[in-house]
Amino acid sequence: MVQGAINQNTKLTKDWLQNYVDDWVDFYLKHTGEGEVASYIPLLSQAEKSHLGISIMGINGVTIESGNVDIPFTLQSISKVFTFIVACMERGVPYVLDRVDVEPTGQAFNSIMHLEMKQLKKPFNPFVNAGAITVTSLLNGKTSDEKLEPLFQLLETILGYRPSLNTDVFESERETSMRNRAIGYYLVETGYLESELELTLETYFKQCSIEISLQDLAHLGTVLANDGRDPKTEIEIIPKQFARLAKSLMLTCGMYDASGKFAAYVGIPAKSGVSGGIIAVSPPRARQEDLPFLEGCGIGVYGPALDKQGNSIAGIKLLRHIAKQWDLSIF
Ligand SMILES: NC(=O)CC[C@H](N)C(=O)O
Repeated sequence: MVQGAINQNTKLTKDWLQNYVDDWVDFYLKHTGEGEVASYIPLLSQAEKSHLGISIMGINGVTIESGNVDIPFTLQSISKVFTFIVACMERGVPYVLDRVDVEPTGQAFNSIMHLEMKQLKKPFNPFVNAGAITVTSLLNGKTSDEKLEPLFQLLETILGYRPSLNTDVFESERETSMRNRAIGYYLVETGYLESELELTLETYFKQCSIEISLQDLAHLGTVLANDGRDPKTEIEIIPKQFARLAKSLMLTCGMYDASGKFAAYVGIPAKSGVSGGIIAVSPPRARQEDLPFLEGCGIGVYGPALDKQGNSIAGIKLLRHIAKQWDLSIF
């Protein structure tokens, strides 16, 4: 029997939350069969399609985990949130937003068509590939490692360890990513790339290949939920203005051409990656009733079977269910 809705008799103990999440991970597991793992980056196709896991970390430190929680995976597009933040920290918001807009595209994450059809030089937003590659070109440094050092430092400050690069995934993408090369050449023509194309693409493929865990995603989410401050120490790690900007872009553009549906049905900022990860952020919310994680939380989901938009198919359903039952929506 799976746990039902919360009512006034529900005691929101850690055990109750754990049982609740366990039940619904089990329930949504079957939906992994409806998706496909990404194969355009050959190494990602080795992921196990039936995996599904979730980690929820409260700003108060309570953590609930369930399902396949021990499988490392690469950040892929989730990295775009953090390179955007680093670029804002290095260059300032006006400089970055002069080169990349903040509008949703309604197109696939790797679309080239919309750039040309709209006759726009400036990419739509930092979370589609064209915008993310532009942002990566803005990072300071003469080599890809130099460019990514501040990103690694930011991740290390939050996570307490330095994540490593999955070099096999990096090489697999570098050898096959013709579409990103095409986007890159287009951006060279429009004059929006600030570093040389090969260097920019190498940096972009590396940032996508940073390997993390589900717990790491939830942990990163707590800092965004807490407006950039470490929930334990309250020390500012990301300036509030940048954390807020990143969250607004996650809400409007984070799930690609499914962002509207995600905002309508789940209602919290989130960002997905083609490895099957999703980072979601539930900011502190004011409600009369006793509800789980009212003080805010970060959520990591992993489920490599993807839907047509490239988002974890079972992961979205699980998030949608939990967000509805726990009233996480920010609206
Ligand atoms: N949606 C994604 O996660 C895409 C990231 C991937 N590295 C790419 O550029 O195609």
